[in-house]
Amino acid sequence: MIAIKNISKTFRQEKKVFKALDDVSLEIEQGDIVGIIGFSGAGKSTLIRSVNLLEKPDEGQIIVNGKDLAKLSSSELAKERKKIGMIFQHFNLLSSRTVFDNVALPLELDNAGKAEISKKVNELLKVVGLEDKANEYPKSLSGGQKQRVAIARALANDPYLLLCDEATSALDPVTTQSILQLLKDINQRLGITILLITHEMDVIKAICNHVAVIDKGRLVVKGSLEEVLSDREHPIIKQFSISKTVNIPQSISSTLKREPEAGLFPLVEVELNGNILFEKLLSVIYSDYKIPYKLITADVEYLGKASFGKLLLHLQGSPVENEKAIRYFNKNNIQNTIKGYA
Ligand SMILES: Nc1ncnc2c1ncn2[C@@H]1O[C@H](COP(=O)(O)OP(=O)(O)OP(=O)(O)O)[C@@H](O)[C@H]1O
Repeated sequence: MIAIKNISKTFRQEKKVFKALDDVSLEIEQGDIVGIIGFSGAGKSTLIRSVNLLEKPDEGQIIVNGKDLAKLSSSELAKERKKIGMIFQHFNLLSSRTVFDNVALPLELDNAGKAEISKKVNELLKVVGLEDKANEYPKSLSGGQKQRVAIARALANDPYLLLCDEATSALDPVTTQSILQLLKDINQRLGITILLITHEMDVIKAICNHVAVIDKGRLVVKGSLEEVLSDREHPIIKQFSISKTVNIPQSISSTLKREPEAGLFPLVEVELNGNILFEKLLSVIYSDYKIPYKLITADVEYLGKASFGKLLLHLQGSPVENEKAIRYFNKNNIQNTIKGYA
């Protein structure tokens, strides 16, 4: 149904040249839920954005239902894209529109009539379990509810494929499970094929039947979930198997706030994927940047000279200092997620 054939993509910025995708091929059958897992900077977003040509590969082809997307005229491509829904880590809702109006947007752009829009939007809100939130604005919704709105919006044009770009990365573990169940339900009830990217093996295990592992722009392993998980000796699978979800202690989770507030500090989940040693990371924060922090939990293992695993850091510097630490993580491709403020 979808064939990604030998695609490559190189980014050029000033004098720097970076090959983000290197000869990637993958086939996705109708009805599959395919997960692509990789560490930060591996090329996941570039790959998923290539599928609907939001990112144009330099080489290779994207064949969808027998059509080579790069060969379509812009109007044919726009038509094809309507049938490929997409959801994102940060939901991308319009804050000035109600839940109903956010979901209605693709239908309005398609010049659908008022009655048709109303019928469709109400059906979709039912699918995602938000019938009672139609007139609310995004700011009054939880993260999980916002993602449900985004899913309803992505389904408005009856897509055959749903692309999920780290759709649960900004959500707590319980909400993550409920969103993953919703995606599975959509796959089974509506027959929509799903391609998702994630850096968490738990997400893959929860819903995918096929997996590909991307590392430095190359697909290094691919196969059914069982095949890939049983390849335990493969170094990269080993690394993912030990990066489990870290639990937020009850004493913190009970008072955790979603938005920043004066007097509260960010609780950050940091993932070590071999590109920095645990001790080095802590020393950068405390000794180099002089940012006070509390290490809440750490589940870290050493493989050779590298550290893998996850830690929960409660950064306790000023907002500017804490921001510096986050910038350092991002600059060094160290996956990090703000879980809330405490
Ligand atoms: N527009 C761009 N210009 C220059 N470099 C880019 C661009 N987009 C991505 N890159 C680089 O390509 C590499 C792969 O990026 P990509 O966002 O696809 O990785 P990822 O696996 O999705 O990472 P993350 O999980 O951190 O989002 C990174 O090193 C990134 O810096």
